[in-house]
Amino acid sequence: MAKQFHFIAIGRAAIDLNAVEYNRPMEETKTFSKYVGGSPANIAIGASKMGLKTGFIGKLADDQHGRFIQSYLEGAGVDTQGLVTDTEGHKTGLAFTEIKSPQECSILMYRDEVADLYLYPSEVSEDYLKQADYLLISGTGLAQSPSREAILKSLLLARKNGLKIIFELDYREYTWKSAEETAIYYQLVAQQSDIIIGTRDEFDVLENHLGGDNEASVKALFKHQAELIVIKHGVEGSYAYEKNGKVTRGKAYKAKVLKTFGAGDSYAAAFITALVNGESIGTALKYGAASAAIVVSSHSSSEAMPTIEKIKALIAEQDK
Ligand SMILES: Nc1ncnc2c1ncn2[C@@H]1O[C@H](COP(=O)(O)OP(=O)(O)O)[C@@H](O)[C@H]1O
Ligand SMILES: O=C(O)C[C@@H](O)[C@H](O)C(=O)COP(=O)(O)O
Repeated sequence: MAKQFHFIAIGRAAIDLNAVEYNRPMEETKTFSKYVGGSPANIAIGASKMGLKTGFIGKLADDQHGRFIQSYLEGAGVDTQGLVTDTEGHKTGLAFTEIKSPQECSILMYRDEVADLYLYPSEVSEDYLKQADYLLISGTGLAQSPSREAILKSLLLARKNGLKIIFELDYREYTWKSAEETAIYYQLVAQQSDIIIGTRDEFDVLENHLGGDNEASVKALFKHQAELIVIKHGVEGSYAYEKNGKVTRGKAYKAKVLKTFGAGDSYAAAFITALVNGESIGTALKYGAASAAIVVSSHSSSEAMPTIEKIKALIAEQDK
């Protein structure tokens, strides 16, 4: 029998405040636009817009931002039964984005004592997880307890109930205390995951070793659970490695770049949507790259997520 959700994402749902006056340092920006943010929330919103049935497990602050996030997710078609409201006074994470130029973007994070990292294992429901084909784990939620244990619990329950696990490495340096600690938790989860998606730099974090090589990375991970590993190289494109030895290269599409953030989340949303829809790996790489090209040309990461029709139109236009 078909499950209710294609995937359930676990991790942070937060707020992005993107500079309205851009192409300048943030010191000179007075106005910011508010969007829902947080990598796993962005991916769930994107995939939902692309036609998948998605759900979310996470913790929101009991404040105006938390309520904004909840209603935005609901409006975007993401199921929110797995969301819990914080009762201990923790706050919503804020990400101020600086757009100095299309190439020079940075994020100023306000993430001390944020509600999303206070998700307790007892707040992860097995009955909810059972309703999905895939669990999407984002790496940042592993940075601190109790969110770390909540995510590890979801991983164990997912494995027990036959869900496949997608691990989006989503490494954010400021949430972690040490490179060694990060690598330990990244390895633990990667070894239990069926699909792993990350940038080359993020795989270096996982290996706690700079300048790693794709072939060596995938060889090590294919000794475990993984069937498919995607390694992204920014505008240079990305590679999908399959356990059977097949390697497929995906190119980036041309874009009128406004800012670089949002690329990874929009890529993941479209790549996963294509896989769930039974498309080939080559097509999934195209969907990911086209979706990212659209989002880097737009102001937000979540609101700008494209529909499948827009993705297909960009591919048709640029592949001709
Ligand atoms: N400047 C760009 N122009 C067009 N596509 C881009 C650009 N930057 C990234 N992309 C696309 O987004 C994908 C993911 O970007 P990447 O920078 O590797 O991930 P992340 O945002 O997670 O760091 C790339 O494989 C590429 O297809
Ligand atoms: O993930 C966050 O907390 C911030 C995001 O919402 C922000 O939009 C962003 O950085 C997305 O970047 P990406 O990982 O390149 O998609």
